[in-house]
Order: sequence, then C-alpha cells, then structure tokens
Amino acid sequence: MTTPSLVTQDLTIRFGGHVAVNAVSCAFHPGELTVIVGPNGAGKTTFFNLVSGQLTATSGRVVKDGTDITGMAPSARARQGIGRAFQLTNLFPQLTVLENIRLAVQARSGDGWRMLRQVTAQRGLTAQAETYLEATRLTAVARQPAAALPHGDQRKLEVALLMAMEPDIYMFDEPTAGMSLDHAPDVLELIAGIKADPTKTVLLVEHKMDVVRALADRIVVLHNGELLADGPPAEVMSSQIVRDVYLGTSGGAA
Ligand SMILES: Nc1ncnc2c1ncn2[C@@H]1O[C@H](COP(=O)(O)OP(=O)(O)OP(=O)(O)O)[C@@H](O)[C@H]1O
Repeated sequence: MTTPSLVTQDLTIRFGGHVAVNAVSCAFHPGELTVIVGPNGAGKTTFFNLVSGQLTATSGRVVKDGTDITGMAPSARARQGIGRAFQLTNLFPQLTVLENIRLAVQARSGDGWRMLRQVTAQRGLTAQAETYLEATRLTAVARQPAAALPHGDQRKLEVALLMAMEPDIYMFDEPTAGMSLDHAPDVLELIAGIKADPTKTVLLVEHKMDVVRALADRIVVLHNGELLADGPPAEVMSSQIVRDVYLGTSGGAA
C-alpha cells in the first residue's frame, strides 16, 4: 500500500447544533479513485468543502502529504496540490476556450496574470494549453467563447482547467450532472485517464450508480455526517448496513 496523499482525522464541522460531518477519518492514496456516496444530506459536499477549504473544520485535521492544511485558505490548498472542479466559476465566459486554459496554465506556472511576457514563453504556454485541449477533445471549439459552449463542453472545459493546474488530488462533485448521454462518456473517460496515473489521487462525489461502478476503486459511504463504510466496491455495496441505509433510502441509486 502506498503512503496516503490525503488524510482526514476526526474531521468534524458543526452548523449550530447540527453536526454535518462527524469525526470522519479517512486516508486516500495515489493511483486510487474513491467515490463518496450517501443519501441526500449525508455530508458529501460538506466533506469536500472541508478538504478543499471552502469550509474550515470545527475540529479534526486535513493532512496533505504530511502537511497539516486544516487552517489553509482554498488558494493555499490549491498550491499544495488540491484541485477541485467547480461548475463555471473558474471560467472567464467572454474569453475563448483556449484562452481560459492558457490562463490556468499561466496561473500554475507562477506567472500569475502578468501580461508582458516574452513571445517564446507565450508560445510555450499556448503549446501546453493545446495539450489539455486535445486531451479533453475541445480542439474544435478552441476559438469559441467559453460562454457559447454547450453544457457538456463546458464540463469538459472545467476538467481541462483542472488538468492545467496539475493537482495531485483531483476532486469532482457529480461531474456528469446535467449532461446529455452522449457527452457523459467523454468526461468519464477523462476521469478514467486521470486515475490511470499512479501519482494522482481522485475523489468523486456521485449519485449515479453506473458511474460509481465504472470508476470506483473504493467506496466511502457517508450517512448523517458519519463514515458508514469504506472499502472495495463489491464489499461495500453488498454490506447489509449500506443496503439498509443507503440503497434502501435512495430509490434511484441501484
Ligand atoms: N452552510 C451550512 N449551514 C447549515 N447547514 C448546512 C450548511 N451546509 C450544509 N449544511 C447541512 O449539512 C448537511 C449535509 O449537507 P451536504 O450538502 O454536505 O449533503 P450531501 O451529502 O452533499 O447532500 P446532496 O447529495 O443532497 O448534495 C445537510 O443537513 C445540510 O443541510
């Protein structure tokens, strides 16, 4: 077993009297894709927010490659290699697809938003951006404004932006939500490609059981903010407690 890249220790957050994530201890490893499932309100998105920094834990810790990142802002966590796909919020809608990806490459390369750069360096950025365009099969729409893309291509662009940041930890929250059936396989293939890289750790929140079956190396089940089960997909999905509280309460899940 590899050393975990990401560990949560007794991770907890309270909203008033409500404990949305309750003492969740979990370790995530490079080369492994973990799907986090659970009924509505189980705490999945809140758990993600605690890892990526949108929320700060009431108690417990988040540790990335041995560094305690619990108190860090989202931008500092991103610099530590935590990458989370957000719908649309990272896009500049009036800029083209290529320009959006180029900005992400530039941000990661440490040049920030500096405009005056040498032509050769600019070309290097464009060449890198083009590799992510090709990887996400967006080359044909490279010159279109991001805002003009159909929903499915916008989701692919979100994956391209995330890849351009070259994180160690990829976090996807329902990556095919709202996508048509013909676009979803492209995004799932992209995520499968990322998980094939033994240096990358992938966390996925997902409701669709066909997506879980296609991608999961491991399943973590949250219920009422607590870790209910954690293990290989076949073991977790056949466990009686999971069938009772999760599959039993979520009619569309099976
Ligand atoms: N900022 C907040 N203030 C108060 N309560 C919150 C807040 N964020 C989340 N909660 C509560 O925490 C619980 C967990 O919510 P969360 O969105 O994490 O669940 P989820 O498993 O992602 O659900 P879904 O599958 O419906 O997206 C819910 O009861 C929710 O109402």
